[in-house]
Parts: sequence; structure tokens; C-alpha cells
Amino acid sequence: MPAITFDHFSYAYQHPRKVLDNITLSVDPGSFNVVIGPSGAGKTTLCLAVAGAVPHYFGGSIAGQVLVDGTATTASAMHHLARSVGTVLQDYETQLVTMTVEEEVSFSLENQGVQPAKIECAVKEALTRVGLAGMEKREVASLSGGQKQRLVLASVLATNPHILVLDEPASALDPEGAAMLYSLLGDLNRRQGITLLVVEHDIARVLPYANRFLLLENGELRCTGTAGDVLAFMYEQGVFAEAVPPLWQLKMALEKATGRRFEPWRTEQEAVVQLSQCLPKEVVKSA
Ligand SMILES: Nc1ncnc2c1ncn2[C@@H]1O[C@H](COP(=O)(O)OP(=O)(O)OP(=O)(O)O)[C@@H](O)[C@H]1O
Repeated sequence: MPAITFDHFSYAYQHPRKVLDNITLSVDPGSFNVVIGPSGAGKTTLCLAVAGAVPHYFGGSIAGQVLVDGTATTASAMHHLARSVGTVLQDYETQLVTMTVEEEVSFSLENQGVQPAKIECAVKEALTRVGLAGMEKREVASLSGGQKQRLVLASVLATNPHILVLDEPASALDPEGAAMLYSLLGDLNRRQGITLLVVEHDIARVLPYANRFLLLENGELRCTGTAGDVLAFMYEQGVFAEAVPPLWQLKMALEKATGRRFEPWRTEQEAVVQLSQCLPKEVVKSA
């Protein structure tokens, strides 16, 4: 059974304009999905629909349905859905509500009805998973942006959701912090089989981890598939083409000019290896 299904789903906030338009999509358990598209395309709204905040919290009008583990989100209360779907919002600081790190994770466990005797151990485990072990007594206000974000993630992970939805999780992080976060998310996906749905504008950051891309434009799902499928569509059709990483622009220009096909370039290193295989040996030696 798919982890998430969009079945001809359309949505409008309090005005008639559809923000999501007839989305049909199924997300496999254990997959790492990245939602991309121009500003205003509906990426955040898509995340909110999986978490149930659309329509439970925002109201508005819907057609079709979104299902999580086969159950329509409209048939589950948001706190019930939160057991399956952990959400990290774009403005994640609004999710932090307590004074100290351990209180923050405990709060989320208490909300899910976890027995008090199990909480201390679960807090430690969740903090360890995100690299914040030993910081239990720290004041939340004293943490860096990246640490705060990992604390939100720990609070979400503590309740063991099998789906994680993250909206631009790296937007407030420096390049090193963003790389650390995605490496952590890649680990959660690969080792623990957590299904990921992540909004990210910097496609190069997620290429090493993602196995599926979803391209939204004006509320419509324009293309889904591997990096190769979706980036080729964007490049060739000129849809949100400015977001195609420069390295992939080079890759596709070379493929077009030479008729040669490269494997996906998930990292610069992979590009270097493949390019050096097709260059004359003398050039590679002297480089
Ligand atoms: N609470 C709301 N009430 C009314 N309209 C909204 C609300 N939230 C978003 N919208 C509108 O819905 C459309 C899609 O917004 P959404 O935030 O989902 O897009 P996005 O692709 O995530 O954009 P961005 O990349 O800028 O975050 C936009 O036109 C936006 O103005």
C-alpha cells in the first residue's frame, strides 16, 4: 500500500482559485521524495495536505482526497495523523514551545500519550538520533538555528512517525549545516526506512539522497520521476529550468552535443569520474 496517495486532489484556500489542481500521485513506503517548483506553485500546501492541516486547520474547499496509509486525511484527526506523519514546518521555530531541550522532546511524547516511565529514555534516544545527545539541559533559546531545527526533528522523530514531511528544512542553514541535515535525513531514509517528502529549492543538495522528484507548477503536478527524468523535462521544456543545477545543465548539453548518455550525476565526484572516462588519457593525467 502506498504511504501517501493523492487521488484527483484539488484544493482552494478561502478564495475560489485552486492552489492544488487535480493532483494524482502515489508515494511508495521508504522512498525519498523531493517537491520542487517555482514560488507559489503549491509546495507548502501539498505538505500541509499530507499533515492534514489542509483542510482540518485551514478550511477551504477540496475535491478528491489525500490518503495516508490508505485512510483519507479528512477521516482522521490531526493528532491521530501525527502518529504516522511527522512534520517540520518552514518556520520551524514556531514548533518550539518549551524552555529546555529535554522538555521540548518530552512535550511531544506526552502529547502522544507515551507513558511517563518511558519518556526519559525516549528523549535520550531521539536526541542521539539527531546528534544532540548530552544537550538535554540546554535552554532552547541558546541553540543555533541548525540545532533548533534538529531539536524540532528530534521531537517529531520521538513519536516514531514512518513518514516525514519537511518544508524547506535547510532554508535557514549555512551550506555545512544543510549538508549535515540532508546526510541525517538520508540516513533516516536508508537505515530506518522512513518515507520522506521534502520541499527543497536547491536541487544539488538532495541529489545524493532523493530517488524521486515531484515538479509542481501553478498547482499542477507537471512531472514526476527520477532526477534524470525530471531535470531533463525542466531543461528541455523550459519549465523552472533556472533551478536545474549547473552541473546537470552541462551534462544535458554534452549529451545533446555528443549523443552520449551519462549515468545520473548525484555528486560532483560522480561527474568527474564519468567525464574523465570519456576524455583522452593524456588530458586526465595532466589534470
Ligand atoms: N493561508 C493561505 N490563505 C490563502 N492563500 C494562501 C495561503 N497560503 C498560501 N496561499 C496561496 O497559495 C498559493 C500556493 O502557496 P504555497 O505556499 O503552497 O506555495 P509554495 O510553492 O510553497 O511557495 P513558496 O516557494 O513561495 O513557499 C500561493 O498563491 C499563496 O499565496
